[in-house]
Amino acid sequence: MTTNAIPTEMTFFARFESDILSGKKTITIRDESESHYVPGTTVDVSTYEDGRWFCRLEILTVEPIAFSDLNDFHAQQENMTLAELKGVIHDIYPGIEKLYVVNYALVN
Ligand SMILES: CC(=O)Nc1ccn([C@H]2C[C@H](O)[C@@H](CO)O2)c(=O)n1
Repeated sequence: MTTNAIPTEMTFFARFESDILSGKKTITIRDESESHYVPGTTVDVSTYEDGRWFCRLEILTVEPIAFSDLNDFHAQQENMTLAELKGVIHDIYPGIEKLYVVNYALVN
């Protein structure tokens, strides 16, 4: 039997922590396996490397995006250039075209 539990946790690479906490990074782009976040819910956020909790985020929207449709606005919301963003995503999700933009807000 499969379960469809709403995700309550999210991880980020530690190098993105300061941008998230300062509000410079307001989206993350994930593959299908991490696309099941639900708008209106909150998630506990920790570092991918060592599981250290560092904030809570409210999920605002989850929208599909093709890798080839990523643009400068996505990069701006990631606090990167578009070339940097495409490089990061290519490293994390090599060859994956179908992605999801998760827009979030810091919960105080
Ligand atoms: C396990 C895993 O995939 N963790 C991820 C995935 C993505 N990010 C960041 C990197 C970029 O800023 C965006 C776009 O993918 O999200 C991450 O920190 N951790």
